[in-house]
Amino acid sequence: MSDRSFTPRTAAVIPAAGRGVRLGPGAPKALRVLNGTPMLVHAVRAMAASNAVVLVVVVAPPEDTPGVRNLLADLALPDRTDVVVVPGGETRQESVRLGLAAVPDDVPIVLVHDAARPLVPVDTVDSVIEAVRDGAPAVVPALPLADTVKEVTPGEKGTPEPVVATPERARLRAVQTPQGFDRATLVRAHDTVPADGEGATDCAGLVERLGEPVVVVPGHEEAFKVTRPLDLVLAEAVLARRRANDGF
Ligand SMILES: Nc1ccn([C@@H]2O[C@H](COP(=O)(O)OP(=O)(O)OP(=O)(O)O)[C@@H](O)[C@H]2O)c(=O)n1
Ligand SMILES: C[C@](O)(CO)[C@H](O)COP(=O)(O)O
Repeated sequence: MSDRSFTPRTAAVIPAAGRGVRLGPGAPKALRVLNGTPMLVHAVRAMAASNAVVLVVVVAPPEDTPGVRNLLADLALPDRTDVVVVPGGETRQESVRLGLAAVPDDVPIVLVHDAARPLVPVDTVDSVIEAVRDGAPAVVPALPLADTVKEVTPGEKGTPEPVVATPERARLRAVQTPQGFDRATLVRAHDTVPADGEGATDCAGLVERLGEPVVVVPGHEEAFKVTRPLDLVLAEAVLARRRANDGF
């Protein structure tokens, strides 16, 4: 049985250098506000809420890096948690690799968490960390799907696309972040897999390409990714419900 009270030192890398094209025109997505506070600040607080997190590495849009440093300089966080800000790259994979380079070798566990998932509850963060601590080299939080999924042959936009297959829904999971890793395994994945990720859209996909095991733990509905305009409406509603529940 594992010692539930032991919290290994954990770093959280937050890729936040995306433009937010699918959200529409405006500031880079991580700097758009939810209840008056930038999404990135919500995401940093969500990581720092875990007792295990001693370092948060924010990967900022390169041109906004000084502004992001200023934004986070006065943020009230637990004393145990340091924040550093580094400039990001052209792709999410490149941004994560740049953030990972700022994590000291003596930190055994690394989380990678999208700034675009600002509302993940701390219990989800802790359950990912615990699964890595208990021996899994790579851990992803995920939820079962509500929709049926079809594999298609992609065609021209607006033209009907032939269906190739219908994967068995009960075996599918929609993957969220934070994803948790044994640091050395994640570094090896980023050093080994080519820069295009060979089609991987998350860090766990890179680890899979190494042939290392990846396991799923339960995700949370509130860890959804703010991707399109309607997601902003949902995020504001979640925050309003939290404020009401907290009695504010
Ligand atoms: N070059 C990039 C691209 C993405 N990200 C980050 O990766 C996370 C997930 O990416 P996504 O939700 O796709 O964000 P964007 O790339 O900003 O969105 P879009 O694809 O709509 O432009 C986000 O926190 C985003 O800031 C990053 O750090 N560097
Ligand atoms: C990492 C991720 O959030 C897991 O679902 C997702 O793959 C990111 O995809 P995006 O296209 O970069 O938003």
